[in-house]
Amino acid sequence: MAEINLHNITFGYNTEMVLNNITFSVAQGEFVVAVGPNGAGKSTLLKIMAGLIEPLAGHVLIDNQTVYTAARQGILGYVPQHYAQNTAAFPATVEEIVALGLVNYSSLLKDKGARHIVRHMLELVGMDKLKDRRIGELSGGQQQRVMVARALAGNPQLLLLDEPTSGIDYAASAKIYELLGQLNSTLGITIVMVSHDIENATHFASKVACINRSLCFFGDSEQFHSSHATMRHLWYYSGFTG
Ligand SMILES: Nc1ncnc2c1ncn2[C@@H]1O[C@H](COP(=O)(O)OP(=O)(O)OP(=O)(O)O)[C@@H](O)[C@H]1O
Repeated sequence: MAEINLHNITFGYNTEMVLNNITFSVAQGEFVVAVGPNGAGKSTLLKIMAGLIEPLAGHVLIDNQTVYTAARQGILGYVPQHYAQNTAAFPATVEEIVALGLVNYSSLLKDKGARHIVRHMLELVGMDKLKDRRIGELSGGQQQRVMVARALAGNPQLLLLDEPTSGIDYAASAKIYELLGQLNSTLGITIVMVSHDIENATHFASKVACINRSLCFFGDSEQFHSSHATMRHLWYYSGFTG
């Protein structure tokens, strides 16, 4: 389990300011969903949390260490947006893709211990029966499960997911949220997930962060859902900060 603290995160690409003074904390074992409109800066913020982009100002601490130290220690698991779809033609099997999550060498599958971890991760996400399939032969939902398994293979304490259900139908999305909910409750993995699925994903989360270039709302999921629908609409579509 890991906690993550964001302090006054500010970031821009060239002259465009994308994130302004974002501060919030995710406690150990929490499941946070970050929502907001297109171009709000959610993916950018997740990349900063994963240490892939450095903020212009502010900092991220994971268990009171810099994100870079935490990443080196393997505390972090990151599932990028559309990763699986981009690799649809990639000639690798499901099992090999998950092995990449170990240390980036699929040759590790020759190692019995590594193979056991990979199998276990595939079982956890319900993909063990399809382990020899080419990744491009799977459905979108199945590919996302494989990507979650790949991130889990590194034994992370904090899992960062960028729209893991994008392009996936309602039923398959619900299954992925259920899976993440189980990983969160049974393994205690702290989860931060970016999602457009404001109605469903937020029901699986303990907290909701609403981002539209700045932090518009951060609080309990129940509090978010009990807010008046119009207020939620305003938070989501116009970056209302009142
Ligand atoms: N590598 C980049 N270079 C320049 N601008 C970028 C880059 N990545 C993102 N942007 C811009 O930064 C802004 C925020 O993008 P970001 O992807 O973080 O938003 P988002 O909330 O995740 O959007 P979506 O929900 O559409 O995926 C957008 O205006 C986008 O065009």
